[in-house]
Amino acid sequence: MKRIGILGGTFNPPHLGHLAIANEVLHALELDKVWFLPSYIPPHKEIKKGMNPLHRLSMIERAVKDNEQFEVQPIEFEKKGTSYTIETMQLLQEMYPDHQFYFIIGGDMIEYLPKWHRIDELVEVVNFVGVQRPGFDIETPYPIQRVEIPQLEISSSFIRDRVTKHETIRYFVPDTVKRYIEENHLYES
Ligand SMILES: Nc1ncnc2c1ncn2[C@@H]1O[C@H](COP(=O)(O)OP(=O)(O)OP(=O)(O)O)[C@@H](O)[C@H]1O
Ligand SMILES: O=C(O)c1ccc[n+]([C@@H]2O[C@H](COP(=O)([O-])O)[C@@H](O)[C@H]2O)c1
Repeated sequence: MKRIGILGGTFNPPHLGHLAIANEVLHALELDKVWFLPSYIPPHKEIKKGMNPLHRLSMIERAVKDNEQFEVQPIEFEKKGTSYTIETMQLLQEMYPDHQFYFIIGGDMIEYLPKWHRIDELVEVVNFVGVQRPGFDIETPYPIQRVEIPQLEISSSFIRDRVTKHETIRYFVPDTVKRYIEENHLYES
């Protein structure tokens, strides 16, 4: 049995918070790998119109490149449409019957769990791992395993906002992602 962490996200853009929580959970639970799962159309998040989804895929690929225990899982991009976690996890379990999956979520998503599509089925098929996030509650009636991590006050919206205001994002995103944002003029307005 391989033990695989999954960090699903919009990654618009990926930031050091994503990498840090994945790495903390990888080590705390002694996982073999963490797969980063970019959503094609996030079930509940608005993405600015006109933004090509492939930018998010390219950025997460660059972000994980130098860690051999991190991989990108592009299944939601291949499937297209709205990326409901229950559908994705059922597919992954069929494709990888010898893998055990741990789906990592931050505090904001823990609070949102009651609204996830077919949540009662989802908690039966997935092990949820919850990590704290400043400003969000980690208490939930759903069965989640908690992993203690240093809290990181960093978000994709903070990064986008900084770029729009022409402020530095250095040390908040990997250099490769910073370069990609600059070269492709993302988030400038
Ligand atoms: N700083 C953080 N601490 C803990 N969890 C985080 C942090 N940043 C992101 N996450 C978690 O990572 C997953 C993917 O997050 P996502 O890609 O939506 O980034 P985000 O920073 O939440 O984006 P946005 O600011 O656009 O809402 C979610 O489960 C989210 O809770
Ligand atoms: O399936 C759902 O209903 C659902 C609702 C909210 C979030 N998710 C998933 O949770 C992960 C984190 O979401 P987000 O929007 O914070 O990037 C990502 O993989 C989403 O597809 C899934």
